[in-house]
Amino acid sequence: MSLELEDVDHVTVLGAGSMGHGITEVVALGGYDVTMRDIEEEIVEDGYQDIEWSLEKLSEKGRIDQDPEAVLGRISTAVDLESAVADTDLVIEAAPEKLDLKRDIYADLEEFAPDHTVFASNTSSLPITQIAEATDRPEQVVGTHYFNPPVKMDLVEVIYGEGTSDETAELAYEFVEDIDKTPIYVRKDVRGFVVNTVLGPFGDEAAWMASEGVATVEAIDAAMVHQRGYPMGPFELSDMTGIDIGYDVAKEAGREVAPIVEEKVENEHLGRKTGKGYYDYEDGDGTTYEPGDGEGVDTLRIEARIVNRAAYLIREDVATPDAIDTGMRLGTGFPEGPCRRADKIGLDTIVEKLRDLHEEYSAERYEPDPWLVEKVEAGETGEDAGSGFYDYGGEDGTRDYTTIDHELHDNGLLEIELDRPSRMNALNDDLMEETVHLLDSVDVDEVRAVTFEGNGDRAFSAGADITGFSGVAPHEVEVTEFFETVNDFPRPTLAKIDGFCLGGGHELAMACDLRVATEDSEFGFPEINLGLIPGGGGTQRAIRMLPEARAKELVFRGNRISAERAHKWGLINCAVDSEEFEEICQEFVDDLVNGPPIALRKAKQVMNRGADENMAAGLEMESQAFGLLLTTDDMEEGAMAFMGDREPEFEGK
Ligand SMILES: C/C=C/C(=O)SCCNC(=O)CCNC(=O)[C@H](O)C(C)(C)COP(=O)(O)OP(=O)(O)OC[C@H]1O[C@@H](n2cnc3c(N)ncnc32)[C@H](O)[C@@H]1OP(=O)(O)O
Repeated sequence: MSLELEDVDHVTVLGAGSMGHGITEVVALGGYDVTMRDIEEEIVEDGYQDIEWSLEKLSEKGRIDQDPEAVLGRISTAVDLESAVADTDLVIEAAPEKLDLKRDIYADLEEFAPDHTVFASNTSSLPITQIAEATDRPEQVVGTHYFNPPVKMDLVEVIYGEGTSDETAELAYEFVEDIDKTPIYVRKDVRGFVVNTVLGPFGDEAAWMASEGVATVEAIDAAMVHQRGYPMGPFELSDMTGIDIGYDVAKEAGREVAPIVEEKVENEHLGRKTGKGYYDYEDGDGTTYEPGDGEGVDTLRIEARIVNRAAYLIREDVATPDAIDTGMRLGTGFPEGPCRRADKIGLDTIVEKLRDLHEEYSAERYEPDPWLVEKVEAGETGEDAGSGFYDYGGEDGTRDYTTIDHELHDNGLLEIELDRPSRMNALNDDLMEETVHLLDSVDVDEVRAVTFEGNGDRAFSAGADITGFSGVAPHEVEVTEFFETVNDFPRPTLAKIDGFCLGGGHELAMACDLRVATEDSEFGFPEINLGLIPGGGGTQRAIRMLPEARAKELVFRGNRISAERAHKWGLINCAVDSEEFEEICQEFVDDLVNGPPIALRKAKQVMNRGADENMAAGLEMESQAFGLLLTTDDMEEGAMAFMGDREPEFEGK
């Protein structure tokens, strides 16, 4: 019988170094009893102290609502391996990245751990299959690649070895979700798994471009950061991770290394750790690129190769487009997933670029992946064609969304979740466009109410995505449609706010009809600090919703106010304890989905429109709506139910 998540009571983490103690901390934060074991008492003590320090910091910053002492109470430490795993259900091994060492550990584990115990290896580069071979239970061995630092990074790659059973991989996946991290499946044990496979060309192609002299290091970094929105340039990133690391990986994989990389490694200019790399950190100030330096750089060269790797993973059934995009956004901070980006660029453009490069350099790395070629030949070239890596509303009207999650329940509740937790659910063009598409395409008759919430407990939304601001021309900014589509949706809407509700996020909440927030949520319009004003209806809704001085205080000062204050001011319906949040929201939802749909629609319409009219015009609207409602079956039902002393059942007729 395979292990189920509910049977996992005790976890053992092997290793107390930076990964080991970080994983121990997130497992304990997830509510599990966990033993952290390393080979020496001193290492274990250091790891434990690091956890203590980290929990204290998280608590001070309000990032956790658990008592650090309670979390520490779930952690025990050990040096003796046998007793550390004698009664454990899940072992997460985070030993140094040496295959022989790991295999020795697994041979011991095989002897000491109970038969039902699942072994999860935290590795970023070693083959899970070979690690598993050291045990007699390869079906119970899985890879779980946590990113550094585990407390901050949301992503975990869940990797199948050749022998891993579906049950084991599913258990690992559910466990990762249960400790509040985001898992993605890596269904085959390929070198680099998903994230490093796709990230490889980011640095590699940049290095070829610099080596060939088609662009400078500074120009490439500037272009990738300031034009394409990556959090760091490829050279800046290599300097941070160590130029030798990328070099070793490429050599091990038998890949040709760009001359500029060879030269840096030969001269031992390996990046920050040696004081010099592509930039000078010893005598200079580190990176030296300016926003305008990237003019004219062929960024498509780099992105085409990234997309080519994503296509390879899909063709080989290693990962889905969604898993790849999630992995790259959460694991490396890519501004959007490469599959989604490729669909916007056009797969035909990508293939053409690769073919041109292949013709020019005859190098294997430019050969377009057969999956991409097939897609292009089938006319599935991306968003404009209706299908590419994702589906954009083919003939059956369905469409994949990448920045929102939604579910339409049988009771008519449409739940929409803003799904960009690593960016505090900031509103980017995709998120706004997808929300508008969903609200425009959903069958309104099937919907009785809509809720909006943010993924995670840090933010409802921290506003418009600031990373997309630079270089945007005024005529390209079109946010009104998003907020007005929400405002005008003909069903009641509720914003469920847990965390930061700022800028455009605040404007989204204000465009909803009702707002319920947790007590530790914070509200504000920080736009003024960016030299802006709210641009999604914030100034206008605030001045209508609040007394003038309060509205102007929010907009002019850009300061944040607590949920309690927001409630006092009348910005939100209530501020509730986190423990009661879901229950109270449910009470609101129950009233909305069970209420009379036509009356609720009319009430929303006359109140929204009437607010901008004079009293006489408002009263006229109200009286017309009232007259119409008197003719509905719902009104008959309401009256009958009242007289029969029962709950009405409204059908929207
Ligand atoms: C028409 C509408 C216009 C607008 O809405 S303009 C935007 C108005 N909003 C803001 O100015 C808020 C910006 N964000 C913040 O001030 C802070 O964040 C918070 C106070 C919300 C939280 O601060 P902390 O707890 O220190 O977290 P963190 O490290 O700053 O954020 C975590 C990650 O989220 C990214 N992020 C946060 N807000 C945005 C945003 N609005 N656009 C794009 N990214 C955002 C960060 O950069 C970072 O990312 P990484 O972990 O990669 O460093």
